[in-house]
Amino acid sequence: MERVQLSNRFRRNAIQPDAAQKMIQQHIRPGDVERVPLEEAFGRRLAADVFASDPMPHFCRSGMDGFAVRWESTIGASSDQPVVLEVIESIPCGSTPTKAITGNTASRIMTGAMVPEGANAVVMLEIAECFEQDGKTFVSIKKEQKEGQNITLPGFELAKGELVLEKGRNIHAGEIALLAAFGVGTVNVFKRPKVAIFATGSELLGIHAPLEPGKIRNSNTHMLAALVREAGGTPILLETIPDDAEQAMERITDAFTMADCVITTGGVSVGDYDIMVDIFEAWEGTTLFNKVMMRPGSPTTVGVMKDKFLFALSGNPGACFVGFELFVRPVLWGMQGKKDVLPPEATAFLGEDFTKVNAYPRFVRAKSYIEDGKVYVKMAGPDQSSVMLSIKDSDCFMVIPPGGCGVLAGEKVRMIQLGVTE
Ligand SMILES: Nc1nc2c(c(=O)[nH]1)N[C@H]1C(S)=C(S)[C@@H](COP(=O)(O)OP(=O)(O)OC[C@H]3O[C@@H](n4cnc5c(N)ncnc54)[C@H](O)[C@@H]3O)O[C@H]1N2
Ligand code: MOO
Ligand SMILES: [Mg+2]
Repeated sequence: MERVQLSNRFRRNAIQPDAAQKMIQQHIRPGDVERVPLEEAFGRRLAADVFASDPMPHFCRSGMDGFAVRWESTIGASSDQPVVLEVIESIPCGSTPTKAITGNTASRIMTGAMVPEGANAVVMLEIAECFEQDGKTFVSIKKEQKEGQNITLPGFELAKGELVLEKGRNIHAGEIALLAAFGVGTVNVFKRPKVAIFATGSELLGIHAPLEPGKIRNSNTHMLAALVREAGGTPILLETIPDDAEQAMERITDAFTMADCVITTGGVSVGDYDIMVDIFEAWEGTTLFNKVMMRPGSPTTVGVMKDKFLFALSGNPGACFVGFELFVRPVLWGMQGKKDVLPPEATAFLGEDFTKVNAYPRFVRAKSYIEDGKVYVKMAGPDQSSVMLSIKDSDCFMVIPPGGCGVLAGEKVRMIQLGVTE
């Protein structure tokens, strides 16, 4: 395979990060669908809207243990002048009442049980007193009740036919509760995108290998695998590719046959051994961009081949992480039907000066915190793209605009949230 002339490696057309994200979004296709039992649906994304098959609740329900009454019959009730009603039935949870309530009757009822016809309030046990007289049971009520007190009307939460959960929604505990309540025992979800991950670089050792001078262990593959999982995908960890363009081409082509997208890390800049540059020159896919106006990760390169993405992320761990969050995660989310594929953004106050001058916008690994009701962000550690430690301590990127002399403490900055699972 012919290698790209070293002088040509610099000829790249840098685009803005949001333009790069838009280009990517145009190629996202929702993935295939599968059916899984509810017990396995946690962390998957719904492949279809779910509508209420019944009103929720589907019957008039007592919210307390007490007595079902007509509220009108308690008008004027007080400790001095309690209202006395005859108890005509006892209604446990799960049973159907058989007797309607009238102006001078009540039914004993338990929390969650069906309210009998005619009743429009439930008096709590604590403010009612029962007694027997002439073989009959009576209840004495010492307080006036309000209409509808301690009663949940049918459809209070959802009317029949109403949208319960929308397509693309991540299934967590709350969603599982609703699916179970509506009897959805098998759920249509998007298949997890299969993501092949390669590291490139002859300096990389396996994680079990002892360190050698000039060599480091391959950490990016494992970090990317975790990020893929977090974004709902299934990582396929492949063996590291040495700095050999021929071999890389073969291995990447092969990976496309087993995966829905491919991520590589390293070898994407202008160096002599940066073989990914050669791959994008020679491959049959379309290269969307090969330089982004951002730090870290400016040499990030992304292309598509037959609707499958090839993400060539930087080798520097910090840049690799940023590249995943800005460009890979949206694709994995989109393939699983998520509506808003870009990570959510907000503005926050800068907690300390950031005075490094930037030619490009800088996506700084940062930690957010709240002080006096305001959201602040601070660097999570040194911001060189080779620094790994700050990745674990960041919950957002603070975006420092280019130019000027940085941003001062107290000024507002864009903040991109990480670790979002909605
Ligand atoms: N003359 C220039 N040099 C560099 C430029 C430039 O514009 N002109 N860009 C810099 C920028 S910005 C970045 S980012 C890096 C990108 O480097 P590559 O993507 O080509 O990555 P490598 O050269 O393969 O490695 C860089 C660095 O990262 C370490 N690395 C690589 N893979 C892994 C891995 N799997 N796990 C952990 N660490 C990894 C590697 O050992 C290097 O230290 O280029 C700058 N240079
Ligand atoms: O684009 Mo790089 O990640 O700043 O060193
Ligand atoms: Mg390099």
